[in-house]
Amino acid sequence: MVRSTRIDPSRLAAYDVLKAVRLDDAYANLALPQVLAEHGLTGRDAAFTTELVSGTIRWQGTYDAIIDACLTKPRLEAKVRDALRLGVHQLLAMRVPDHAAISTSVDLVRARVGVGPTGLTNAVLRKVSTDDLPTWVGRVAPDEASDPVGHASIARSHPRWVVEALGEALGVPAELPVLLAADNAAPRVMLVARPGLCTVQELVEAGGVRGTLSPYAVELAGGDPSAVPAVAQGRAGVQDEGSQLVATALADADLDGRDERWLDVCSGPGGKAALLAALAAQRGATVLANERQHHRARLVARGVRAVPGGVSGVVTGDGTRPPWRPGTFDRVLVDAPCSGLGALRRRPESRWRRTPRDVEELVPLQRDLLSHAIGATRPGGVVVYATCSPVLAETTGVVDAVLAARGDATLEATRQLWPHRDGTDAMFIATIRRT
Ligand SMILES: C[S@@+](CC[C@H](N)C(=O)[O-])C[C@H]1O[C@@H](n2cnc3c(N)ncnc32)[C@H](O)[C@@H]1O
Repeated sequence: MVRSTRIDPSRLAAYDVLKAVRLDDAYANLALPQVLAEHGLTGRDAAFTTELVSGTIRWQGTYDAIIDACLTKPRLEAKVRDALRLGVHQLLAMRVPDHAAISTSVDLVRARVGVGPTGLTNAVLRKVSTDDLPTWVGRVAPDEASDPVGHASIARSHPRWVVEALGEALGVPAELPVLLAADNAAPRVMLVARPGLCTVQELVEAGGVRGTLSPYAVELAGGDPSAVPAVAQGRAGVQDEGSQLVATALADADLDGRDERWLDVCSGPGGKAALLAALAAQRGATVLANERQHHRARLVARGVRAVPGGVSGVVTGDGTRPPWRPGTFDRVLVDAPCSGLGALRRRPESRWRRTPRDVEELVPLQRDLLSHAIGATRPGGVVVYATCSPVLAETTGVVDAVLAARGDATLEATRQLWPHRDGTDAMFIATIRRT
């Protein structure tokens, strides 16, 4: 008799997202909504899949070490590993009964890979289910005293080089495990009330709680942000409080003389441009939003639609070959392309995708963009250089090198935000004055 098994669609969907991340370089947060729709998943089922995908990708490093410890042969097909990772997350981090986690994983492998590896899947997951996560970590992670980086890498699921780079930037070894743990937690949903268009009070009345760092921030306790009318109308948006502070650092910097022309050099997809435009409109200034990639410039144009009075234009251009004349602008933002290692909470796969080489390749571009931004600023004007990475080569390394090379600008302030201290992405913000 042939046994027909109905495969659980939530787990199939999670598997399909992992496959898209592995094979197509997809971003999990972008692939998820599409796959959920394809499988007709909503409500609790969609929430289950979302947690399964995000948690599995975040904890992949730890889970792989555990899976490897349970294998009798070292080689494992990537698609079987994906199914095992999903099974391990259910066993060690979700409240799924062992028998359900194991049997659904075996069904998944049978449906998506074939009968061959079902026995192995069953055996590995049974072994994993015999202990809890702390016990497994104690068994598979290097000794903390003799190899603290190696231990943190396995225990907190970050590549070794990322642990080293974050540790160097943080500079407080005792805090590093707390930072790495914060990277593994889902970020809070933070809204921005765009001044002049929406008040913080309106968002509080819609069920939010005032943020503590940005005067425009409101944390949404739950629910779909796009269901908040002000968000749907573009008067408010979803924006990390750290990103809001980047925009306010530029807008609030002291300035003598003219304050009319603002520039956002790297504006796509446009979250900071929209806040800057709202702030500019309140004082009769306008923002020129520039972005190298045309499709991202179109997103900026859509994002600033609600604040037409604060925008002088949205253009597609290369900030290192600027179409504007030197000394044109009063306030300039360079929100530079970066490794994104400060936003690991919201981009679970990026820690596994990024390499030290990416940082090496980004630094010359970051320097070039900052140097041209200083050139675009009038004497006495202000430049904010920001990254959603705390990696020193991308932050103070870039700023110090550019200021030393140019000799016509001074550093006024730097601020490094941290998820575990500030509840924000690890944004770096440098405020620079053109002399
Ligand atoms: C960190 S993102 C900016 C995020 C944006 N400020 C926001 O708040 O939505 C960096 C952007 O810089 C753009 N970029 C990369 N190289 C550039 C260049 N040479 N000139 C202008 N933009 C560039 C990327 O396409 C990317 O959209």
